[in-house]
Amino acid sequence: MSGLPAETDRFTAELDAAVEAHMNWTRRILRCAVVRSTPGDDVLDPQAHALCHFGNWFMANRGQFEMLDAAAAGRVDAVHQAMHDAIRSICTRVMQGQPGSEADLETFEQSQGELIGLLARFKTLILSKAVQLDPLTQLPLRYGIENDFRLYQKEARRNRTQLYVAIIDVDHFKPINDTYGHPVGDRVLQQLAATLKAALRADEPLYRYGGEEFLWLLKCKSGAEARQSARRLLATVGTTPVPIDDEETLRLTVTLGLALAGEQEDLASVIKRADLALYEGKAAGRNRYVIAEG
Ligand SMILES: Nc1nc2c(ncn2[C@@H]2O[C@H](COP(=O)(O)OP(=O)(O)OP(=O)(O)O)[C@@H](O)[C@H]2O)c(=O)[nH]1
Repeated sequence: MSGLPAETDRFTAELDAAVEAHMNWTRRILRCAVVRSTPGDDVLDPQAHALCHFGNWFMANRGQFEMLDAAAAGRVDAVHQAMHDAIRSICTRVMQGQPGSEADLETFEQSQGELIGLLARFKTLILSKAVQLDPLTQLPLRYGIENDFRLYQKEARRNRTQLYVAIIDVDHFKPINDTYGHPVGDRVLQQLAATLKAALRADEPLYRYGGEEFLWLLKCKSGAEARQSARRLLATVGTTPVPIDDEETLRLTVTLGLALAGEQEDLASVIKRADLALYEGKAAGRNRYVIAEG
């Protein structure tokens, strides 16, 4: 174990394995070209880039790559396909008894070099992002919000869906610290983070935004769906007891301030509106959600 979250360990191990599989594939093709044996359907298929082990794995995880760097993820796709196209052309010619073209060989070598470089950069990004996780709750800290928000905003524009920014603030948290002590307060925050994370969909990121504040990017189709999600979250928090020790449990409530992100609005402006809605919810008695006026 690296000490990093298990999810990061799994992802980087899979990334290494996928790169290794591609290198083995390259060796196999080289061998076929030298001894002029048939490289197999998986190489000659025009969709080979989507059928190989790496291509399959990349497509299944493309969302994660895009979250890290959308432009570089698109480039991985393009150079990987260029690599496969070049090798298919080389193999086809060799099997017809002709020498492969130098231009194809150059494309293949350049694409492979760029692909390996891109993947190494992604690995660095994944590891540095893991270091940006809050050690208490294991939730991402605020560094990545800007990038994720822009991606989701673009996706909402493309799909004609909606993106809400929600700030979730624990109600009356100070008395918990004052009554039970800071370490218990820490454990309560930890448990709450796990409850919130479990209640949200996997593609709705949740960040530890501040001390006892969380930020949630909520993707939905309508205002009605956003209200339903907010109500569900309040109900989950309200009905999940938080153990303090062997005998005592607490019931927590949270208040949510939500704002619908405008198509071109920047994150700071949406957060400001969500924050105002949150204060409104606190003033109105807490344990509720308020959606900012458009
Ligand atoms: N244990 C613990 N406490 C924290 C942490 N971060 C912030 N806090 C505490 O969270 C409390 C926030 O208090 P307030 O802002 O007054 O809010 P509140 O008591 O939750 O009241 P309302 O938000 O108005 O409902 C403060 O006592 C902070 O010390 C943390 O990481 N661990």
